[in-house]
Amino acid sequence: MTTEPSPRSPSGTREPSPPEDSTGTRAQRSPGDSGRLREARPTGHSPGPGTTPPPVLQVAGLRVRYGLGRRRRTALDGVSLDVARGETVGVIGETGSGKSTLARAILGLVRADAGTIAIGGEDVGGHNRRRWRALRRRGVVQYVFQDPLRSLDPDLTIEDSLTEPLLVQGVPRQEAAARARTFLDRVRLTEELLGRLPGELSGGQRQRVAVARALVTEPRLVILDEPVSALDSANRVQILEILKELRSDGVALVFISHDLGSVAGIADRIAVLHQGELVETGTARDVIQRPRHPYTRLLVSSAPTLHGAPAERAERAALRALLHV
Ligand SMILES: Nc1ncnc2c1ncn2[C@@H]1O[C@H](COP(=O)(O)OP(=O)(O)OP(=O)(O)O)[C@@H](O)[C@H]1O
Repeated sequence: MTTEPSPRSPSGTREPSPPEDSTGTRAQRSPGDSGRLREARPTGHSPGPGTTPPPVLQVAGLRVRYGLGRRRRTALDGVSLDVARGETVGVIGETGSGKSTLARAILGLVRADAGTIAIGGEDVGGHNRRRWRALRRRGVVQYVFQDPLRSLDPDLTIEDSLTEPLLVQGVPRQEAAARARTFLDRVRLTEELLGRLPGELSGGQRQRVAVARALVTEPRLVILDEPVSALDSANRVQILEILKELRSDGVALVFISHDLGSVAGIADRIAVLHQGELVETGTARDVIQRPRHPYTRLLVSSAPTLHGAPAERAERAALRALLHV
């Protein structure tokens, strides 16, 4: 995935870059330039009394293409996914399957060619940078990337990284500082780190701070793109445990990973991406115990920790042949 750093926002937190257009170059959209996404779905409906609230995240028929002419390639095609309040959905797939593109599209960092994305019932497909910032300020959606330095401003102390999103929301300084300490404790870090810069922490500590920063505003939705992939196994296990504890607060998580083993223990549902298409979605139990698509069967059979013994080499070879991989 692309790992370019993002410019610093006026609030001092890292601000994701503006969306890319279909050629892969950065594009600024005017407020009126909603493209095809806005046309496809009415926006901003609040549920009436007695009606079920909409899913926190609704992705429907999403298509993202990169490049132009002969270099044009489809990264996502017809992807539809709903995530309910408090639900954790794991999105798995091998390298190049489109996982990061999905994360970037949901966060408004890449422009969709077709389809709709709604967060908390609000169509965000046509949002420009300013409206995205407003959405984050309202504490609706947050993110954690594989490299915590993409989520944290290297020039801000840990305390400032944790308090800034709260101060921007108008939380009084003293309360913000108290909440920062609470979240630091919840990600199992000590207060002595508050005065340090991200560069003065270990990779595992940095990722915990990134998780705390994403959750400190108690958002409705957090997108986690390979949050544990760069960590050693001890840190990986601890961050997964922390996420499991924190999700009980009702936050919806989209947990993106190439590793079924990482996702299996935390996800309520699992969605499987293969060559830009969602080939299977189901409860974590069903996907792992009764995988239907050959690609899912290959993923499950290649993850020995899920079922005791690794599948026979011959079975995996047969599945690969079926998938032409
Ligand atoms: N900015 C870009 N310009 C052109 N093609 C891109 C761009 N970003 C991604 N792609 C292509 O889109 C496809 C999906 O990429 P994406 O990064 O979403 O995959 P991924 O599943 O996240 O892979 P990984 O696990 O390696 O990060 C790949 O074929 C990739 O080469």
